[in-house]
Amino acid sequence: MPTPRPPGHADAMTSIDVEELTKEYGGTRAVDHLTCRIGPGRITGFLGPNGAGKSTTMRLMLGLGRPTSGTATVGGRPYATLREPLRTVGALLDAQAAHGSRTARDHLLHLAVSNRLPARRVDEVLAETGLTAVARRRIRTFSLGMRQRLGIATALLGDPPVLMLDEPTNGLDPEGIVWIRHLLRRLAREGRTVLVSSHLMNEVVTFADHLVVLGRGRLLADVPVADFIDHHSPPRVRVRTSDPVRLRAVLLARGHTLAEDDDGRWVVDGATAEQIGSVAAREGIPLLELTDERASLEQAYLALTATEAEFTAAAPTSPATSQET
Ligand SMILES: Nc1ncnc2c1ncn2[C@@H]1O[C@H](COP(=O)(O)OP(=O)(O)OP(=O)(O)O)[C@@H](O)[C@H]1O
Repeated sequence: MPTPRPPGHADAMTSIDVEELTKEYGGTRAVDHLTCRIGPGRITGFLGPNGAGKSTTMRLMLGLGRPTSGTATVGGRPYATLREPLRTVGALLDAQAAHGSRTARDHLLHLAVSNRLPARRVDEVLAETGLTAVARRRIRTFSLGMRQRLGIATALLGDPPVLMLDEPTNGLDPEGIVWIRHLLRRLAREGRTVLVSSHLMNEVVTFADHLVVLGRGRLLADVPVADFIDHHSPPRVRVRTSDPVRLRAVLLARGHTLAEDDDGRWVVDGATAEQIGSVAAREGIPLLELTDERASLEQAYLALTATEAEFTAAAPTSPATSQET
């Protein structure tokens, strides 16, 4: 089992720092003056629509490719200058990258030996990722989910304080998704820096503590998950009563706005079930149903990235230039 990091592990030792990072491919600016710090002891969800620049940013953090300008450092140093990179940063970028003709165990053993890591780590990470039983099977026979677990095992091999995982839930079944949530939480609790990319806000908020959202290479949000939820998903209550006329009058008098939905329930924005329940009790209005409900975070996220996505989707296609015939 990896050793827990001592408390007070200096932030700068394990944080990922991105400063004015820009990467252009020909005419495309994949990352655009991005500045953020990914801190230790928490899971940072890295979100953005397709093509927002998440993978490019992670690749630059890992020294794969040179920035057009700006810097990305891990523990204050560019990845390329780390003396024992696998002991510092564990990454899952492309789960398909492993050599198909090797067994999972040989693949890990090869990496361990070439990085001067103890061979016992191989069996530890195989156990940790649930791959012990298939360790001697060739990787080409692995399902997508098994490859994903192997990619995670590879990332964990050097017991690194920093982890970067690009879409780690890709291909995992529901049990695998629950497993990875627990794993990520534990890694963060141990004081590690955990950066996880995803497209899905609703998924990310189930495990992340912090969010960094990109749109067309630019930073759109860098906030704690709790703040994002409070900001973008205000409280809302759904209520059913046998006396809607009085409930409406009482709530309007208190400054609430309410609207009736299709099935006869009333929706009160900006209120909690506790508030509405107390008012109804005081006024003697019978309630048949009372439910706290948050607006969809996915919708808030879509609204945040909408301009960026629209821009990407709005490629002009005039009939005169259309290739479709
Ligand atoms: N090697 C490359 N050559 C040219 N353009 C590239 C290259 N890699 C990425 N891009 C472009 O850079 C932009 C950002 O891509 P990137 O893969 O970083 O986004 P992403 O947020 O990871 O997207 P996805 O969620 O789809 O994986 C896109 O417009 C992409 O086409």
